[in-house]
Amino acid sequence: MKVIVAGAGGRMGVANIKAIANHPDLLLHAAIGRPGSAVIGKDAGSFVGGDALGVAITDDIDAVLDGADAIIDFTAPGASVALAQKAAARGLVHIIGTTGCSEADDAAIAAAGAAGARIVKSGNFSMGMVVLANLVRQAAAALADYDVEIFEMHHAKKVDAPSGTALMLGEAAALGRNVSLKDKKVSGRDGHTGAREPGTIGFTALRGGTVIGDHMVILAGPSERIELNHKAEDRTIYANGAARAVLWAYGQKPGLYSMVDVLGLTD
Ligand SMILES: NC(=O)C1=CN([C@@H]2O[C@H](COP(=O)(O)OP(=O)(O)OC[C@H]3O[C@@H](n4cnc5c(N)ncnc54)[C@H](OP(=O)(O)O)[C@@H]3O)[C@@H](O)[C@H]2O)C=CC1
Ligand SMILES: O=C(O)C1=N[C@H](C(=O)O)C[C@H](O)C1
Repeated sequence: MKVIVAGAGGRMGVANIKAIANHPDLLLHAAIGRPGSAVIGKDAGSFVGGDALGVAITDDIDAVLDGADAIIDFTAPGASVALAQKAAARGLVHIIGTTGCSEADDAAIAAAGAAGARIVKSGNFSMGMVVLANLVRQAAAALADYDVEIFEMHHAKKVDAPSGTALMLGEAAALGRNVSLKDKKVSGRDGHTGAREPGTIGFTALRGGTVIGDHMVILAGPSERIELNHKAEDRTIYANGAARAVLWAYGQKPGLYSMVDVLGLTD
């Protein structure tokens, strides 16, 4: 399958180019950078420190869509919405790792799925995190009166908070309790907050250094607490998950899917 990597100059763009270059069933069809970026014109393989791939990074997505099967996109919300619309027009697979999307962005992405794109979107593409989210759902359901708090820490360059993963874990806890995260979310406590309101789901975000991604879900009850932890050690876990999602989505009908669908997790 022929894959376009968007955001080629970014941290995840580099990881995605490497993952495709090393994948037996995927071929790098094109790599896209932002107009004006210093990466435009460089060979994608050499840029990520490997062998030359004969694919020059371009800023012209429309010029490389012919012949492509899929787009892997870890960029920014506006770029992901625009790419979803292009994927819909051509029935392409579109893997979206971008976080920080607004409700309107998510609605536009869902509309692109309904209009012909085969989209897999996830706040986290690592296998371990998808399994952890499943465990959080089960724990939140079983310990229905325990306080759920979600902690995350990321590198100093991250621009959105709470992280997409933290929100995904919050959604899993909310699903386990049959409530809406929107109604229960409490983020960034400061000052005289009053006592914790039972049933809420709390979020704390830390930023600093080069941390790739630490997440912890705490279920705190009377005289005990459970801590469910995940620590990312390398961005290849996300890139490998995205590659796996490409291969899975190719065989699906148009629509919007998650990594739970890709892994076939039902419980
Ligand atoms: N779901 C998952 O598993 C994971 C998701 N992420 C998410 O992926 C996204 C990217 O993360 P990361 O690689 O660390 O970030 P970077 O800032 O390193 O990379 C983002 C890339 O996207 C490009 N870009 C940004 N805005 C636009 C735009 N409007 N049009 C075209 N290109 C654009 C940037 O270009 P330029 O450099 O020129 O600005 C850059 O190359 C984030 O939302 C992050 O949270 C990250 C890791 C895992
Ligand atoms: O920006 C990042 O780096 C990451 N973003 C994703 C998120 O927002 O959860 C996934 C991972 O935690 C790294």
